[in-house]
Amino acid sequence: MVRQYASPLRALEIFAPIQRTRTTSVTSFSSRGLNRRPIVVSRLSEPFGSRFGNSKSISSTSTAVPPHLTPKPPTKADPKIPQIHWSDNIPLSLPPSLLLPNHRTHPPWTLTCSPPSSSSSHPDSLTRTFTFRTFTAAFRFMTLVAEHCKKRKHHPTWTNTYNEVTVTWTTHEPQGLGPKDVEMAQFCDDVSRELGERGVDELSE
Ligand SMILES: C[C@H](O)[C@H](O)[C@H]1CNC2=NC(N)=NC(=O)C2=N1
Repeated sequence: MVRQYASPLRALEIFAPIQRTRTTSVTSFSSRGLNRRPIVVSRLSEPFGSRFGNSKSISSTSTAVPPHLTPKPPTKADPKIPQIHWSDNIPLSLPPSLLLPNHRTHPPWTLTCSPPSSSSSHPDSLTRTFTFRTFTAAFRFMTLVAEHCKKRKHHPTWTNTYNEVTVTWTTHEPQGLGPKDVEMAQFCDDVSRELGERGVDELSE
């Protein structure tokens, strides 16, 4: 079963449980991934989790386990509460700009996550539809994003119909939502703004 949170407020409602269940993810991370390349979570602008005091850098260069990654006994997950499956079990701070954008300018990204008890293979992801004035602008958007994908070696699942482009970001290996998904979602927002994406108010006219 996969729940989609079309409403940003609904997505935010699930954040409190997500924050509380972080220790489970962290345990897995410390046993699997400390020697992986460093990922600096605080590079993401305006970390969403800063409200919860968890915007920290994770570096694999130190052999000591940072205090915030010290394994704790796993808490029993409530099977009814959806949790984000983070790629590599590394919890990230999601920038609020992705989930709570200005509705006059553009719609938010939809965060999709599966309940822990789910056997769904549907990966956690960020999805959003961009609407431009013309097909040419939509195609230009796809070209600019594609060029950045080549550089970052990270690629979207997307569809295009005339002036609309629907983009989904997820990480395949290790499966889940990862830092590049957040980075690329922000890149799409920036490029679409420069290309004059149609705002929500305009769309309802
Ligand atoms: C080897 C190469 O970096 C990987 O296969 C990349 C390619 N592009 C990708 N794109 C996306 N969206 N997720 C991935 O996990 C991914 N993996």
